[in-house]
Amino acid sequence: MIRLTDIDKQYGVGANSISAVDGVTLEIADGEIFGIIGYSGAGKSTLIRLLNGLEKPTSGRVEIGELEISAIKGKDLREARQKVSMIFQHFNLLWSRTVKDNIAFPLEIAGVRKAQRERKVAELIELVGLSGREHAYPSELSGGQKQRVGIARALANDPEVLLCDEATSALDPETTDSILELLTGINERLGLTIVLITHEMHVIRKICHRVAVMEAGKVVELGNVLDVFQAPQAPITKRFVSQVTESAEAKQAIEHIKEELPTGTLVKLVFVGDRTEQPVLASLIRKFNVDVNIVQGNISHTRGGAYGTLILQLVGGAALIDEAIQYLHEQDVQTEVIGND
Ligand SMILES: Nc1ncnc2c1ncn2[C@@H]1O[C@H](COP(=O)(O)OP(=O)(O)OP(=O)(O)O)[C@@H](O)[C@H]1O
Repeated sequence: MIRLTDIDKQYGVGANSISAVDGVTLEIADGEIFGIIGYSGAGKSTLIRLLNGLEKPTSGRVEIGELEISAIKGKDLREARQKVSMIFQHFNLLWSRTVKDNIAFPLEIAGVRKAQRERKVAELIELVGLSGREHAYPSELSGGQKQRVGIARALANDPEVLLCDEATSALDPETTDSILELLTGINERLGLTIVLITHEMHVIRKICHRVAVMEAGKVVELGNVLDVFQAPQAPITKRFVSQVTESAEAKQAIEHIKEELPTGTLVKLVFVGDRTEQPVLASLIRKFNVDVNIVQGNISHTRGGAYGTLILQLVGGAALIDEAIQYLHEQDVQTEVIGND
């Protein structure tokens, strides 16, 4: 269990001081993949650096299991850091060392003997899917392969917690997905706790169990990923969720239908879990004498279940449309009118 209690982190003093983390209390369970999302300057990096003792809180407590990370230093902190390792946006590899020797590096520092080191490195190379590339130098690898080396190196000392600092932000979407799949597999196979920071909701959707949304040093929303997608509360969370659910394509489709068919009511339906599999739309059409145009739809899969949005244009008498919307509510489908004629 990771526990942050009443954390404040200020940089500078007096009038020029900045509150990078402001009153944060949260717990992260063992084996969980926990995401922290926020825009630049929200305090994410500071928060994650507090977890491995690279920063000390101005006040408050950081605990990982039995260890109070915020209270230890020197040799004790160095030892604790073997249990809390980290991967980075720009990989931070040693350019003069091969893949194999990069991965062996933390084992050398920990004083692991050569034969054991080689066994462990071979195991890790296999785990991250880099077999055949052991003798390559970082400059000969793609971004995704470099991050695989970063992950293998971070796992060398069998950590309990892996911190990921914007680990996929420098990668293209396909490579991002392959690295996220690798992290999910490692979480499942090794039971490792993963804490990641990102500004991309796609990353949260794809692999996290829970998410904390940060703004101006504070956690403004915290919850299971599916719940946050279904009913985001804070305005900033709504903006992040719309990154995934309201693509530029969806916005274009809405504008297009408004021009083509200026009458009717535009409604956005949100389906969660089992509801994504029910024939709600078919029964709506059977029951009510309204025309239904499908404007746009998509289903996103989170680790907690599926989440779907569907934008419809309903054309017909106002009273009938009201009844149709009421019917959707009764079917447990979240319904929001987003445009009227
Ligand atoms: N070492 C430092 N000295 C002074 N101010 C700092 C320091 N590190 C961070 N800050 C300030 O603290 C605030 C939070 O920064 P932080 O880097 O934690 O945010 P972030 O959400 O990770 O953003 P980014 O993704 O841009 O790094 C910012 O206002 C930043 O300028």
